[in-house]
Amino acid sequence: MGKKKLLVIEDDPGLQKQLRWSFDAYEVVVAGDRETALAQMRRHQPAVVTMDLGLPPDPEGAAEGLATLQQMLQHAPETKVIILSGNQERAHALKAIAMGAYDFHQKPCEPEMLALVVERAFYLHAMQQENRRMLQIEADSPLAGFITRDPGMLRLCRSVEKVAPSSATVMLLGDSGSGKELIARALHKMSGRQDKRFVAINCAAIPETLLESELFGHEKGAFTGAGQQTLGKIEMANGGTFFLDEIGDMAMALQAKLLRFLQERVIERVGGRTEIPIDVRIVCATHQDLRELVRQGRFREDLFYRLSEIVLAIAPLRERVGDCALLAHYFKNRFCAAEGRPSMGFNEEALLAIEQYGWPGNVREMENCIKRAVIMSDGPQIGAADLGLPLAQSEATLNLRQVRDAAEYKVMVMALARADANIVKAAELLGVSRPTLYDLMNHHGIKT
Ligand SMILES: Nc1ncnc2c1ncn2[C@@H]1O[C@H](COP(=O)(O)OP(=O)(O)OP(=O)(O)O)[C@@H](O)[C@H]1O
Repeated sequence: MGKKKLLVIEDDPGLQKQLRWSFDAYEVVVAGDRETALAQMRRHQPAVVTMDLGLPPDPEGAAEGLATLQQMLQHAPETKVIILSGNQERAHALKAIAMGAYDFHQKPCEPEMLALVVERAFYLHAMQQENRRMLQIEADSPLAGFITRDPGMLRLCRSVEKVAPSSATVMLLGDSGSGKELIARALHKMSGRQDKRFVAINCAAIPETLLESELFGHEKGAFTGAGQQTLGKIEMANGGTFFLDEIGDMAMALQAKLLRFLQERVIERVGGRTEIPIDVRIVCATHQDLRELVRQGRFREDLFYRLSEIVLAIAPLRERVGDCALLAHYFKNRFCAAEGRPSMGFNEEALLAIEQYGWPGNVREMENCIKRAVIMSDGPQIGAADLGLPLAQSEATLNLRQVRDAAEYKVMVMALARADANIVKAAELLGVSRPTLYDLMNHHGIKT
């Protein structure tokens, strides 16, 4: 990544040179008057500016400097402007602070002290940008808490919005950790049932012998150990949504009972005689190929059709364009905030590793991986080693020539995701100018 840009507004060529020299850690751009300063601001969009208020045609006063400051902050209010002022100009400096300048520093400058002030200004700016981006990602998320910019997943989110208010039974297909329960909860929240309960059960986690009474409940004395009447999960979800996870693991005998419930919408508690009417919306999920289980005689065909009125397939994380970097940023910000850590960043190597890793455990694996890295990493930068991921191959795997259009599209979406929709950054990553990136985005119909 290139050096951070620092704009130095100073009309004295000697001081310009001195400041340029003492800030060699940054890419220093200079301006000696208002017009140049505003042009440099537009062109380079520096996060931090140092500024002498005595600019021509008023080098002894502060009127021109203050007017420049006002225009700069109008154009880019988040810029951190540090006023460099002489001893006699304290009142002007205070006025500048009142107008929105970040800090002031007395001339003649003490290079070490000034370097610290500038460094802190960059840090604060980056933190504020990061916070803004996080809020933006959340605000942009198509379903509450479901972060994606992949075109296929965005289509899926629109389907969820359409299906949620209906009473249709929904089957969610997707690998472990890909977000099936999150989608099931979104279906519940966006239905007319959101005031009632969302109850989930994992058919693979409960022994076959206990699952029936977990689902339907039991009467006192129904079996040994049934000391009191207990409601089943389906009954608890009455009026709300019932989520059956890992439905492919349900035993055949129980499948028949579930089918009966779906047909008649009444339950009988184990050991009971009364039929209890239940109004519940069913959402089920599996990572297995249910058609194949039907072919093998391990899943009832009639139940399969009952459950799959609407089928929504959730893509594995590795197939979602740009989502790996997007989710990594999202989780990093969330865990930094939760752990009370100052904001952190990924270095280049870490981002490449995140993009190239296969994520067999999907979003859950990423969530855990980033959480661990945020806790374990020592500095503000997270590296590939902190993530415990294998080092990535070079980026040459994105072969532009062979599948030019498809690759262009994919790379652009990835860059936009990695840069968090910041066009300047994305253009930098792609090595094209901003107007070129806009043209390409237009061409491919990509919106930020
Ligand atoms: N797109 C997403 N944006 C933000 N968080 C997500 C997203 N997808 C999944 N998660 C988070 O990842 C974790 C795993 O998701 P979830 O439990 O919904 O997956 P699942 O497919 O139901 O997993 P399993 O099949 O193992 O039960 C959860 O903490 C969830 O909040």
